Amino acid sequence: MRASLLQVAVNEGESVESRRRRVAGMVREQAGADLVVLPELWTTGAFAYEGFGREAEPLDGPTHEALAEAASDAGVWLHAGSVPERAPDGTLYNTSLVLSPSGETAAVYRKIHRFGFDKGEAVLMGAGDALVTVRLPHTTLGLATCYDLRFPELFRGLVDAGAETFVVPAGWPERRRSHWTLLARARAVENQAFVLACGTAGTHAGIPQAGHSIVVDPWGEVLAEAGPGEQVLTVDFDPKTVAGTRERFPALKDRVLGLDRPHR
Ligand SMILES: O=C(O)CCC(=O)C(=O)O
Repeated sequence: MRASLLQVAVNEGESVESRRRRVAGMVREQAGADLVVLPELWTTGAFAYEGFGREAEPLDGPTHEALAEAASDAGVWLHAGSVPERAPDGTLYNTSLVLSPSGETAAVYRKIHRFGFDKGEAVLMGAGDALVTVRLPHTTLGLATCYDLRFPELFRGLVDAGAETFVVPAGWPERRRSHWTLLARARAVENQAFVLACGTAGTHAGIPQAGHSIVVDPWGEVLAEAGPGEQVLTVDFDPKTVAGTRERFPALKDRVLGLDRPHR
């Protein structure tokens, strides 16, 4: 299976509309890949909070329209990263879409763990409450977004729902890059799954982005890692490795369930 992670540069000098056109063009260039992955909040920038309300769109908004066409032109599955979504009741969400090679919406994931503590996304957006997996011809994807990477119980839930390959779009800041790499490898090793983690490059709202998108195999080995700038990171991997690893080293079968609940 071939995946291309598009580590898009998100800088303030470029308008949302022009970035949308540019990214749709980058997706079209990935014909031949099985799966293309975009980062988190790449239209606005994950830290450009004032843009969330201004640029929020419904699920069938301009980003969906541009990317559904691009996915179908390229004939690829597309994890379209996330955009600020405005739900019919007015609530904003940090929402990811997965589009099929014919441009149909195959899955919608609203980020569960909002980042910012008492500001930014944590106060401006609502929280998703549903785990989402998507069956592709080669593997089952489990969806998570950026800060979700710090919450291993979410990934365990995705494994229980059948996930073999986690896709994690992000807008991770450079100052915590060591956490990004460590957590991506940890989620892969503990769940014996592939991790495709796609970040942004550039600087927005004064926050330099880490880049360094990364693909990790179920043994925790890094198959590919990007540099800091805009880059297409293409990797070939065999999703059957997941079943093989889980069979040869069956640690997941030794889980003791319920330890995350308070003692009685
Ligand atoms: O957890 C982190 O350090 C970064 C998270 C983040 O930037 C986000 O979720 O948007």
